[in-house]
Amino acid sequence: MAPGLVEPTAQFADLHSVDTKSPLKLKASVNYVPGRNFVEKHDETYKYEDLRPRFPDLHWPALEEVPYNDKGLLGDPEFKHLLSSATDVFDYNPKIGTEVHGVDLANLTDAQKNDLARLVSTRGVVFFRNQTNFDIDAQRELGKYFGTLHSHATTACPRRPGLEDVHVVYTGEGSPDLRALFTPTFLWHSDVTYEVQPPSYTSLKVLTGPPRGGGGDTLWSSQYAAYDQLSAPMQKYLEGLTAIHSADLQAQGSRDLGRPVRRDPVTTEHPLIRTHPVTGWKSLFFNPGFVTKIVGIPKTESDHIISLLNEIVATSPENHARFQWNKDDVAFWDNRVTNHSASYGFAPHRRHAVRVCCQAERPYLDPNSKSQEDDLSERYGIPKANKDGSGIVNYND
Ligand SMILES: O=C(O)CCC(=O)C(=O)O
Ligand SMILES: [Fe+2]
Repeated sequence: MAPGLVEPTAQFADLHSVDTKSPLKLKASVNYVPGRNFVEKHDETYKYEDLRPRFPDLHWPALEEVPYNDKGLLGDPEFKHLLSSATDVFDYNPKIGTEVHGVDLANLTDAQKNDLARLVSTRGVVFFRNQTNFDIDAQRELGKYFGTLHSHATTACPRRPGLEDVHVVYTGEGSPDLRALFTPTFLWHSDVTYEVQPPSYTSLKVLTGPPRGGGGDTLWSSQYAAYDQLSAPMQKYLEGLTAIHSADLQAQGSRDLGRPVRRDPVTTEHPLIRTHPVTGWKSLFFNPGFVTKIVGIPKTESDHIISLLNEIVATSPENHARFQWNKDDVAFWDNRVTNHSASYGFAPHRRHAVRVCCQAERPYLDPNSKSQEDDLSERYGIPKANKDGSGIVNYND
């Protein structure tokens, strides 16, 4: 037991269960202390020693533009190949997040992979539980089916050589609590959007994590929904704007920690509203982590737009999906149309995850594309949100 942690006591647990033989006498049957979980003993021989983080002192040339053909375009509109073997499928809410049971990500046909891409494009993030066959080699193979894998310039890669295109998330013994470094709003981000071809399909597998209820959930925020949340004049205004995404802060953060920067940091201008090539939907393309400036407008206005978009991304629960991990669970997200945020406060548990993603198309805006709400309302008659408040007749506190 780590110093400072309280072992759940029978005395405390007594309060929570009743002896059926003598109903008035309380008896311990569970060890429960609210908010306190046993700390697992760290084995000397950790199962994923080869996937622990390292920061190799390498230097790579600038990324070159690569061809990208979105496999989601080949997917079935009803995902019938992928879902043919599913035992359960359910959405987290209307805007984002779907959980699929009964599918083994390590054994998909090409038709199922295409459907997976289409489902992830449509739902923003899709969760698969207990993917024990889906090891790091299978994870990379599936990633490569979707496109050229992206290698991160600063974050950790696994100790095992040859996996430099895998990003390692690791919090363990002696790790600082990242709340000391990041504000909760800044924790929201999409990955490496400063690249000319920011990633699309991204998988994250948790290898080791806190026990159930021990924290370390991840949240995703839909940028399709963020776009739909804006008023029509604001949508029009933002459609004419571009934003600067910069890797400078991330690179400086690594240098400050004495870590290598493996590729020179880049700064790229991207449209603030983009069109998704598979769904054809417009989405916000904003990143609280890397957007430094909106181009061509006064600084005060740029700062306020950034602040408004930060608020929309981070504080609109109806646009969020929150995932409580068990080990071997996998989240697949479309990094083009979602932001995500880790959550902290799970110390002193070890949490270890590996991420693989591929480079996608250069972001573009097709002014004739539709929003998610417009398209779903036209196709299925799903009512659109009333954004001006005129429909409010009553609300409860
Ligand atoms: O650790 C998490 O929950 C998310 C980490 C993350 O942002 C990433 O791997 O891209
Ligand atoms: Fe991330």
